[in-house]
Amino acid sequence: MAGTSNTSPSRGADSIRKLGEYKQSPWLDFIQRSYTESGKLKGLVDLDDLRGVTSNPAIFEKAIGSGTDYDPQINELLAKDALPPGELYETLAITDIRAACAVMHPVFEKTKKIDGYVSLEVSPYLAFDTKGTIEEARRLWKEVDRDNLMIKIPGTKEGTVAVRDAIEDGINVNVTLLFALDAYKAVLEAYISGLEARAAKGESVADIASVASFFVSRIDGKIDAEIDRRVAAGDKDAEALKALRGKVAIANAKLAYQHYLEVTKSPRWQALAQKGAQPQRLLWASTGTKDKAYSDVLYVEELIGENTVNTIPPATFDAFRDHGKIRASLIENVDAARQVLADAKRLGLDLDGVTSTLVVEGCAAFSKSFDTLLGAVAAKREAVLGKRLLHVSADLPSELRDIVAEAEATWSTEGLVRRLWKKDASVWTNGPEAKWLGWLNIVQERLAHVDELETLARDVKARGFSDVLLLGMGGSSLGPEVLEKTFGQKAGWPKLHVLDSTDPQQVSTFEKAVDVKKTLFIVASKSGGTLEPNILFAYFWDVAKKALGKDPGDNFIAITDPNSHMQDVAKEHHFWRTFFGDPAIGGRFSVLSNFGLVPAAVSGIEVRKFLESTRLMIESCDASVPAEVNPGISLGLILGHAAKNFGRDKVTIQASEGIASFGAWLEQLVAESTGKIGRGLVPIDEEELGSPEVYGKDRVFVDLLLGDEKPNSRLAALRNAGSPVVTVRLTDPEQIGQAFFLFELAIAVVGSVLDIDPFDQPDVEFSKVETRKLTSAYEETGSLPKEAPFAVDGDLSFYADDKNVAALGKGDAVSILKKHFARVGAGDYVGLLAYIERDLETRRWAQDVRMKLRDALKVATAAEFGPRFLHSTGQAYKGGPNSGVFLQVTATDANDLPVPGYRFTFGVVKAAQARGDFEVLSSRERRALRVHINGSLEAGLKTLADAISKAITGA
Ligand SMILES: O=C(CO)[C@@H](O)[C@H](O)[C@H](O)[C@H](O)COP(=O)(O)O
Ligand SMILES: O=C[C@H](O)COP(=O)(O)O
Repeated sequence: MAGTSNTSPSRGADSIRKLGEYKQSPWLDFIQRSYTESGKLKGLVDLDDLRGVTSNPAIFEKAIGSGTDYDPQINELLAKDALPPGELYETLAITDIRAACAVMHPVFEKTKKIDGYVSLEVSPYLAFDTKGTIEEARRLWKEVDRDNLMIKIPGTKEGTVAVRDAIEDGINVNVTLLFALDAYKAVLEAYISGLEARAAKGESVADIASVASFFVSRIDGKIDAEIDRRVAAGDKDAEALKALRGKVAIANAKLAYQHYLEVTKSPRWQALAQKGAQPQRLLWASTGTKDKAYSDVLYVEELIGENTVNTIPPATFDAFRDHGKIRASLIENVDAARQVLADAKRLGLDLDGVTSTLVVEGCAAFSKSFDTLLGAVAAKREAVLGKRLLHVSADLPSELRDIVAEAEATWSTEGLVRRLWKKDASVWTNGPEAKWLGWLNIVQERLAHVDELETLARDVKARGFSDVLLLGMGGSSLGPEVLEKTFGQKAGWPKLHVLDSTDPQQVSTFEKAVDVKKTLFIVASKSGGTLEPNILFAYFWDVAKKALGKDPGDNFIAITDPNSHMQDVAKEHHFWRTFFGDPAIGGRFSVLSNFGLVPAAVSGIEVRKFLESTRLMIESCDASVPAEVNPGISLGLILGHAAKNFGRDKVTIQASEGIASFGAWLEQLVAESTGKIGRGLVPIDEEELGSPEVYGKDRVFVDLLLGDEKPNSRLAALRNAGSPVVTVRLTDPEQIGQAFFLFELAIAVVGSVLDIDPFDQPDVEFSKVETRKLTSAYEETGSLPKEAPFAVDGDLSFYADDKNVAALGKGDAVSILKKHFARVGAGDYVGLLAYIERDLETRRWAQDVRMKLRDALKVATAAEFGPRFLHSTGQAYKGGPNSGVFLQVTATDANDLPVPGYRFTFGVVKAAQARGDFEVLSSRERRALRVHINGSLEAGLKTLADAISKAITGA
């Protein structure tokens, strides 16, 4: 620290000590841990008769944000509990304030509670929020719990209302950021009426202290600058203007003091004084000289008056001790001060404008300091937590980096991170978004009830199940699937299987994979009304009943939202347990709720540990963390602006083998959240990396790495070629929970950037409706409505709507496919949508075909299986940008399966889903072609792959 070298004070003619003789109290506008701990603060009390201490966000920014003073406490706190940055800061600040309160307490006692105070400011973010300010004032007052504490509240209109309430509560208040006489008058009025309210309730007014911090030097800073500007411009009043340099702020302060004197003489005040009330003293703040042309003790020497305080910054403190002169300056030349203000007005110097600007700027500057401070605390926290946190880094082209930096700054100045966490829908479209933000708090909520999940885990283990078969779609299945694939089967625990298909062959494969008698079935559906989990339930209920020879309710669990149809089903069928989701969380954001946690618990994942680890990331992203250092917000701004400003809307996901299944979950989150009203990001999962030549300029790469794994070397070339690359490195698979939250937040932010509601899925719903129409028709008539191919080539039949048929012609397979893919242009993507069993073979087939398409057409490709993708990427394909060219593949099922209780079969449902999907794609004017394989699937897939190859390469 630069000043207050009190070890060998050099005393001038009039030392700071003598201010007391003029009944002015010198306070120190500074706080720092080492300064208090080393005894220097106490030294000022002893040598200079220091009477108080003030802090503000800028002071704490300097104290905590730089240097290592606070590192030991940060380490100690984080070793106990991984506090979020906001709480961490507050704990550090409170420790400092309490320590300073202890040093100042003898002064407090000696002066009979007139002096000896230490001020702590409420969050600067609350400067225009009365309710928030009063709540925080009460909270900090209680938390710090020291009678010589003063809570600092800004003297904005909103703050002034809170001042009154705080005083009524008996809280000592320092009102800060006062520049204008009128604002000061309102604050004094608030103080008096707060005391009167106490008196009216019969409460004591004696032990309450308050100061009104009137800022000085900043006023001269602004007025002088205007004077200089006008003088330089050759103003006709140049000489008169120059005479006002360095005078206006002091004149303004003198008149504020006159108002104070008047009010304290008033009968209204006297009535309170009789009851022992202390006057609210004026405190001169911002008293360091900024203009080197002036005396370095100007704003101390000229403002000495009875019953006032001057909070002096360290350098000025030392200067005044050295050469300050004392006289009762404050009441001198009051008429001259009036004249200064009158002259200023006459000469067109807009003091009112300046003071109102200074309030706004002052609040903004404190918020900025607070941002920097919290950013520094967040960085220290991250360094201490090290590998306990996943790590995000981004390698961005400079144009994108600049736009992201600009967006981060806007998020900070507009308080968007806090608004998001406050569930303020104006972050998005001012639509229903606020109702869908339960995922922000679900981990803390689940942690509070984690014993329910631990009990379930114990019970499942005790019952000795061999398998758990989860039946669900999209948000209800993809999260559990990531857990299953990432953690594998834990020794001594049942194996988790996740079935999200209506393909009859796939249903049979799953049936065969489990030991039905020893299987726990989980029917997972948020809405409870989704077709697939309902018919899968009907099927497996029947299978289990047959195997067990009795109603198998004891082997079934439901996960659903309260009051859903599935809850009724579970009740009627006497399910073993029912777990509820949170209706304020949509499916794709539900993995950290019971939809992910119940499957996790029953398959032996230690849910408490998993949630604790996830909480670390949530706290890294919480409301207290400015956008610049908030990993979830930054990631969202990168992805959102890459798409919005640079057309890089294909989020290409690379993932380590150990966490490869994360991509399918992420696809749903990205596509369903953002792909709507013709905007959005298109996720591209599992596409192998190629060299830069096979890519357009529409990609962003997201590389998910595990442990110390090196990034794929091809990414370096892509980065050099100008593609943005974001790397998310997980120390171990357990951090997958952190990755879930990180991306949930990021994608919510993308919604804000793209100005969409990220929480609805209108086109998924539309497809569901279209499918329902078809299955209902089947229930009534026993068949699906007739349809005719527009072309047939061997075992391949082609279907499309008129518009697409017109573009494709009616030739053979190769010619149709050729025309279809010839429609693919730069920035487009190809979607292969296969309604067949999803197994190793078919996945290999699809992968092979998509890679050929990617390399030949040099566009992004997606290889998806129906009906699974309908609850995921299907939203973006229909509702997102019209840049997809789709090839839907259907096949005649070799073996079908009945759905108990229904006329239709699984095969019929799947066919209806494919047709519903296709109809919606067509109605959205997408370039879509359907090919149906008659006969052997294996042979048909081969014929199709060959035809595609020929169509795109001519070979
Ligand atoms: O408001 C109080 C004390 O109540 C002070 O801590 C106040 O914030 C500081 O004096 C000012 O922020 C310093 O302003 P400046 O010297 O940077 O213009
Ligand atoms: O992503 C959600 C799927 O559409 C499934 O919905 P659900 O959980 O309401 O059955």
